[in-house]
Amino acid sequence: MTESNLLTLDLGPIAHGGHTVARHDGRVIFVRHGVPGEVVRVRLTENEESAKFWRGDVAEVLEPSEHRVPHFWEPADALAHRDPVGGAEFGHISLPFQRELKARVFAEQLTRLGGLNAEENNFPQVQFALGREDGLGWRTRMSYSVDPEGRLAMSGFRSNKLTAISQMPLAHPAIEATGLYGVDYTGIDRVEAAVSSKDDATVLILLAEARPGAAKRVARQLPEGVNVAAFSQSGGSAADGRGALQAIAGRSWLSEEVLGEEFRITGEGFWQVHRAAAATLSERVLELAKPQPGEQIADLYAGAGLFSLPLARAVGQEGRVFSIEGAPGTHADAKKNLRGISQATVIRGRVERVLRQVARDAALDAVVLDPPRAGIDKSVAAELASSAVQRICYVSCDPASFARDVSRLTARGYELAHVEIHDLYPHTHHMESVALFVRR
Ligand SMILES: C[S@@+](CC[C@H](N)C(=O)[O-])C[C@H]1O[C@@H](n2cnc3c(N)ncnc32)[C@H](O)[C@@H]1O
Repeated sequence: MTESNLLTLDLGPIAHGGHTVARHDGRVIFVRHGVPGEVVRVRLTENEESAKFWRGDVAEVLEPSEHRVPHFWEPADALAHRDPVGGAEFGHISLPFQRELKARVFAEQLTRLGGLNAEENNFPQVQFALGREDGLGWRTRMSYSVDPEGRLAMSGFRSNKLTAISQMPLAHPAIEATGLYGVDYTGIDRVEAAVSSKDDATVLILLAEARPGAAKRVARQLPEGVNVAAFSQSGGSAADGRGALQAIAGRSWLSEEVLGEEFRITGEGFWQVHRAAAATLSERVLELAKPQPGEQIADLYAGAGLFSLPLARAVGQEGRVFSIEGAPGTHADAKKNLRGISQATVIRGRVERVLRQVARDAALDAVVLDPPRAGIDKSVAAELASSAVQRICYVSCDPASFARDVSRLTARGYELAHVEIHDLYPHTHHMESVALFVRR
């Protein structure tokens, strides 16, 4: 890369997505790996002359922020690498200031996209999630690429370039202890690793086979006691029902325990990533949704039934909980997890299609929803508004789509009564919020 790709810039405010905003000759440049207020040399990574804005990475820090710390992991450190891998893009910022930045992004999104007034609303701070004080070792789920030499690898933001890795400090220590980085993954496309937070020890490694037989060869290299499963990729994955999951060593599922309830999670089936997330979110959902005996509640985007099960216990046999999940593999887990709970109806299907019928057949008192990053479809907001639902508890992993949905729901008769943010993704720009909307 030539010198012309390097610019000296003053870094402005933090923006959604983990960038700071800088300006050069009237053009906005989104800069990663910086801290607001710093003066830095930026290596441009996208700088088409015709583009409205450019992108870049910090290559050198001329005037550091007081909140800058040495990055804990070299492959993700932009000062050490031209193509830093993703997954730890806030690792150069002190943990308290990471949380401050997340709170600023959240408030900015709620003001700009959510239509809320910063002076009338007390936007929340970000709460520390139970875990290590250094914010490491929290990921109970990991996903890796495989490079052409058969090594575990990760790529950077908007980049296809793979970097082989030999550790990942955010991964749970039990995953790291399997020695999975020393294995030859030739013939495998993608590797997922998960550990049960029930015992902090049982590990399942999932191998997406590009070549038949490759998974068996990999399994032989892993220590005894590590569960290994393969899914053949006939154009899909085990979770979306198009791939076939096969146990190679031990089991193809993990057992989890949350607030005294048992859950079974198959291979790729959805489960919260932070070790403390399942319990934290369950507790907060129950506290905010306040399910009462005899009530009818829909749990939308329900996953394996994490919230459906305690909700069903709370409404009791006189009540009803509708657990709605779209991915066939995850829905199958929910069916197993809610088996024998007569007040739970487990439905497989897209919320956009299923909710209308459920809302017609039942008099829903409350709805819990925990959509993917894209948030809810506008048809779902409209359906909620036309039903008599009094309380909506909304769990979100994306402040931008959440803010958009705040504006949709507040325009349709709901009031945002409470919102809180949890730092369930330390050292990344991500955050998780839990909100309560009530009918005005
Ligand atoms: C963020 S996860 C939440 C799962 C669950 N609440 C939990 O905490 O374990 C979102 C879930 O929504 C499912 N999903 C995504 N889009 C969907 C849709 N349009 N309709 C139904 N389910 C969907 C995904 O498969 C995933 O299991």
